[in-house]
Amino acid sequence: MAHSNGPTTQIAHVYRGTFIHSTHQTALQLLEDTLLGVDEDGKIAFIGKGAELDRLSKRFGFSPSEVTQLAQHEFFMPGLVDTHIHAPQYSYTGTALDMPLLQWLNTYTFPVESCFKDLEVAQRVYSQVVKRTLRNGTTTACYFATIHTDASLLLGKIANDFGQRALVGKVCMDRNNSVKHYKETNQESQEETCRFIAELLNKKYPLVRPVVTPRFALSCTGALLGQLGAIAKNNNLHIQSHISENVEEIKLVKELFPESKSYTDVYHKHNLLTDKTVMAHGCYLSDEELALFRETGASLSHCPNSNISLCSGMLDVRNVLKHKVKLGLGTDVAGGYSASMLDAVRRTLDTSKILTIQNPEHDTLTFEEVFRLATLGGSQALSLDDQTGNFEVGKDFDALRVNVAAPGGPIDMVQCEGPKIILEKFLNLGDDRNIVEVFVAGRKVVPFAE
Ligand SMILES: Nc1nc2[nH]cnc2c(=O)[nH]1
Ligand SMILES: [Zn+2]
Repeated sequence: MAHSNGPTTQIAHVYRGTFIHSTHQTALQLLEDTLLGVDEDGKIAFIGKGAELDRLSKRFGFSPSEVTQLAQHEFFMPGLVDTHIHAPQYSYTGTALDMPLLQWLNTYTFPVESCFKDLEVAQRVYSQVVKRTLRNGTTTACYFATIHTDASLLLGKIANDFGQRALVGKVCMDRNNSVKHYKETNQESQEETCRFIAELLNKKYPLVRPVVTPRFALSCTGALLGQLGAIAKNNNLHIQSHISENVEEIKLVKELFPESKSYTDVYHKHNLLTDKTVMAHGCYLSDEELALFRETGASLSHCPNSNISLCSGMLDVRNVLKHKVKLGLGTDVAGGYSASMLDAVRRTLDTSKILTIQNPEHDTLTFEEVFRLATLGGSQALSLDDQTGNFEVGKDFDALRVNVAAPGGPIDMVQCEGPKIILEKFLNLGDDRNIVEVFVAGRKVVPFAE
């Protein structure tokens, strides 16, 4: 199955062993004794069978002695895609989970985020969150920063320095009745968004892009939502926000935007639903709203830890998939208390099982399907699936080298198991001790460079 178009660049690395990934057709494809070559641009140059080593080495000009062979309990999987995470909130992750969303925002989130005007605070916390997520296998992260432009630019720099693929959003909010010092004027929000976009693009970081980020409908005037929709359109940019997370929030959105048919319609009216939009949560979206997501190509980020931790609700992922709406998983730190996408996988399965307990007719998600959501699904949700999400020739090599039997790790291998069982064990029991190397666009980013 090697592909026959010629190599345009030199092969930099060749790996041999088990590769596990998802495709559009199948949630789990197991490629045993497989050879994968990465070129000097970090792209996958070929994928072939181990038995084809001689032919491939001649065809692509590498020496069989340079091939890196995986050990018995090791495999490669695509890097994890966190489609929704708040970088500044990492500073209080694991705490402050005793209130529902709107009270939680006013009591904890806004006061903490307002401190990120201070670039030293931003430098410290943003380095921590990028390192922690990378170590846990997040090769792509879609970040909310704060309203502060320079600190948001710093987050982009830190992601670039550590080699993480990232969408970074300067948060926009020109409405905040509770914490009055944490908001912008309409003009500031627009001007600073334009400055953020221009300055971040100007850095030419290869893997870091700006994302237009209205916090959510309750934090923005209709005027600002419309202006942000126009800015995204004029610059062909990604958009991220929150939608339909909590019942009280939905009620207030109805009151604030009485002319709109639904929460989804509020964003749609302001040109914020595009095929580069990702909306977090969506627990209470109607079938009609999901149809609008499908029509516009907008996607959802499922954040199950946060949904449970803030007692927000439960997203019926099966119903979203039935509507053919693109969907990825998000940690939603710090509403979600874990920065690890493995936790998001587990909470996604838990939520699906709770829905089955409540309704035995519910078609429970399988671990294979959730594996796909955490990798390929996330890349689709962020419209980055032409670059990442699985192992296909021409895509960037974003990958985790996993050792389920890592010494001192959390998993005991009692007997020799096949790759499917090994993956299942890793997803349910594994942690960063099992993630021995992380690659983004072919570059080894974990362990960290000295
Ligand atoms: N979970 C969550 N929901 C939000 N809605 C608006 N802002 C936020 C936030 O920071 N976290
Ligand atoms: Zn969020």
